[in-house]
Formats: sequence, structure tokens, C-alpha cells
Amino acid sequence: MASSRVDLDGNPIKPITICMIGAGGFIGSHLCEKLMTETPHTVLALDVYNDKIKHLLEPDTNPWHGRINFHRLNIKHDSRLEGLIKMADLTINLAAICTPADYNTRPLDTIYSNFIDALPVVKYCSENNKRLIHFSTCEVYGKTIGCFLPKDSPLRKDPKYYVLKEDESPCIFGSIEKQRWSYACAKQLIERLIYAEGAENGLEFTIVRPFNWIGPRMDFIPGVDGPSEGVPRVLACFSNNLLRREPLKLVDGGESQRTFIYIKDAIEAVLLMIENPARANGHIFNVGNPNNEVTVRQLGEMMTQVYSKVSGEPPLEKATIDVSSKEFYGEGYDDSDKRIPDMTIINRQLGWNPKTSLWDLLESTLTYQHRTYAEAIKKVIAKPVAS
Ligand SMILES: NC(=O)c1ccc[n+]([C@@H]2O[C@H](COP(=O)([O-])OP(=O)(O)OC[C@H]3O[C@@H](n4cnc5c(N)ncnc54)[C@H](O)[C@@H]3O)[C@@H](O)[C@H]2O)c1
Ligand SMILES: O=c1ccn([C@@H]2O[C@H](COP(=O)(O)OP(=O)(O)O[C@H]3OC[C@@H](O)[C@H](O)[C@H]3O)[C@@H](O)[C@H]2O)c(=O)[nH]1
Repeated sequence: MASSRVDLDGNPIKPITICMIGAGGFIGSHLCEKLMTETPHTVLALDVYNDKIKHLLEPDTNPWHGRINFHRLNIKHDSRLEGLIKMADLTINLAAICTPADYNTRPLDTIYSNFIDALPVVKYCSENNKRLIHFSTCEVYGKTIGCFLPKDSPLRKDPKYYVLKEDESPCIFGSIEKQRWSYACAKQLIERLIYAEGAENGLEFTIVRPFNWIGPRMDFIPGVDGPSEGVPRVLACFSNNLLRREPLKLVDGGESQRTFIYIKDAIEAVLLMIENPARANGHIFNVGNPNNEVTVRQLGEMMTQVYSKVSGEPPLEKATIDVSSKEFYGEGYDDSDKRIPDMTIINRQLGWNPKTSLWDLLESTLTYQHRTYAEAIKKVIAKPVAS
């Protein structure tokens, strides 16, 4: 397997060691899986948790045994971090608080996690001449220019006013009281810092801006493998509602629009970045699927249909209910209105395009959710509530 692999320019790919911070999360688990099953690379997997990569760490009979080593550590306060970065050829930083329910309720933790805690990672990479792939977010774009136009303006239909381009679009956030933007703002500042390290000190970097990657193992199901009162991202919120046969909650009418991409398509793009440094270094890449745009209401309707198909249970008569953002997320919430990634740069540099339709990705993801959680949910529901 290893010897025949070549990069986009036809050069053989040499096995490397990757220090992956946040390897135990949703994206990290899929990236580790890809690296173990399809490449010869070695992964130093750093995280506070490893539940989502347990299947890769055990048993010892896995064909990749010895190529993935888990280090349980919190990068906030662990002196092993620099040594692990030094041992690797490349560092990938995924660690973050990245669930919107936290941005306005735990803004300090959010800012520390997405900016302050990432600083030593950037510093160690720069000082030790190590390549860095840093995970930012599509949220750095904030709101579209188009949303400030009058509702009936024909310009709202002009892509110039809403398509998000890495090297042109401005970053438009709400006021400081709208603490929703604490995450986006922290991510923006760490992007600027990394960019400046590249410009002034020669750091070799790539910045990834994921646009709503979804799939199996995303977040948690409240009360099953996460806190009962926890609010994960929309895929897990809606999955939880469907599993419990509750109506899906549409925040502020479910009018916001998103483009969703299947995690497995997105991971292909990350692998191209890892294995083609000359094409990826110095770039910021949007990674999303512009063909999969829906309103949140449409997402809810499609998930309801797909879940009925995979579970064999008829949908509820009233499948959705409206809820205000204040009720759902609390004070200080705000939202991105629309997120369509421009794909010019990633297409030109890496020749990458997403493949999976929204229906297909929901079908495989909800099949996974049903198989993984349906029985556990039944048990939770059956448990008598303590009085
Ligand atoms: N999933 C998406 O669609 C999406 C979209 C935009 C941006 N991102 C970015 O991609 C990255 C990964 O996202 P994800 O969806 O896999 O989230 P995730 O929450 O599943 O993964 C993050 C992982 O980082 C770990 N982590 C956090 N703080 C840590 C610390 N101090 N020390 C050690 N480990 C720590 C967590 O335990 C978790 O396993 C994040 O930076 C996020 O902002 C993701
Ligand atoms: O139950 C729910 C949950 C969410 N929503 C809505 O669904 C939309 C998507 O919500 P998500 O929780 O998936 O998060 P967002 O797309 O707003 O932000 C995400 O985008 C990119 C990443 O950086 C982060 O993972 C996160 O900030 C929002 O408009 C939200 O208000 C509902 O209507 N009902």
C-alpha cells in the first residue's frame, strides 16, 4: 500500500508522523480512521477523551497497531505538548469548544479555548520549524453582506453578496453584546496570528474553514453519551428529537441557511492537504459542499423523512415546533444567515470536489444514529424518574 502512493504531482509520498490535537473528537476520529486504513503515516493522538477512537486503539491485532498512539492530555496545562510537536513532522490542531450553545453562555471558555490555548501550538510549530494545519471555521465570515440589503432588493440574488471567498469576503460579526460571535472572533484572531507567523517568521501553515461537516460520531446524544441538559450541534439535536419521537425545535423559524457536507468527503480534502504540502502551504481553504444548501426547516423536514425510512417508524403528525433563540440558547445568541463556500481555491490547488448529496449523507448518518442509539434511548425513556 505504502510504496505505490503518489502525491498530486506524481512524487512518492513518504510516511510522516502527525501530532493530532483534538484527535478524539468528531473530525479527529474520522481523520485518524482514514490515516490508519489508507496511509502509512503515524499519528500521535492527543485529547482529553478517546471514546471515539477506541476502535482504532484496540485491539492489538489491528493492522495499524503501533502507528497510532494516544496521549491523554489537556493542552491548557501539559508540559508534554512541545515535545510531542517536536517529535512530529506535522501538527494538526482540532482542539476547540465549538458548539454554539457555549458561545454566549461560556464566552470566556470559548475565547480561551479557540485563541489562548492555541497560542502555544502555533508558537511551538513556528519555533521548531514544524508545519501546522489549523482548524478554523466558516463562522469567521459571520453574516453575509446581502443580509443588510432591503428584503426585496434584487441584489440579494447576486452571488457577489453572499458567496464566501477566502481572499475577498469580509468578516461580519454582530455587536459585543451578541456573545455568539466570541467563537468566530477568537478563530479570526488565531487565523491572523498564524498568517502573520507565516509572513514574518516563515511558518508553514494551512488553515481549514469547515462548512458544517456532518456524519456519524458528531457530538453526543443528550442523556445517553452526553449531559441531559447539553445542547449539541443541529445534527445531534435533531437526531435526539427523532430518536425520542419529539418534534424538532426550529430556532427563530428555521430560516437560516446552511450547506452541509458529508464528513467522509471533507476528510478526503484534509488528506490532500496533508500529502501535498507544496500546494497547501500558505493557503486558507473553504471545505464545504455548495450544492447541499437548505434552510434549517428544510433540513428538519428531510431528516424526518429519512429517519422514518431507516427506522421504519412513521413520522409524528407535528414533526417540528418553533422556538425563539432566546429560549433555546439564551441571551446574546445571533446567527449566520447563509453560508455558501466559494470552491475556487481548493479546486485549483488540490483538485478537490465534494461528492455526496444531502439525502445520501443523511441516510448513512441516520442509519448509524438509529443503530447506535435507538435501544439506549428506549432504556433511558423507560427508566422511572426519581421523585
Ligand atoms: N464539525 C464542523 O462542521 C466544524 C465546523 C467548523 C469548524 N470546526 C472546527 O474543527 C475542529 C474540530 O471540530 P469537531 O467537530 O471535531 O469538534 P469536537 O468537539 O468533536 O472535537 C474537538 C476535540 O478537541 C478536544 N479538545 C478540546 N479542548 C482540548 C484541550 N484543551 N486539550 C485537549 N483536547 C481538547 C475535545 O475533547 C474534542 O475531542 C474545531 O476546531 C472546530 O472549531 C468544525
Ligand atoms: O435544535 C436545533 C439546533 C440548531 N438549530 C439551528 O440550526 C442552525 C445550525 O446550528 P448548528 O448547531 O449546527 O451550528 P452553526 O451552523 O450555527 O455553527 C457551527 O458552524 C460551524 C462550526 O464552527 C461550529 O461547529 C458551529 O459554530 C442554526 O441556525 C441553529 O439556530 C435549530 O434550529 N434547532
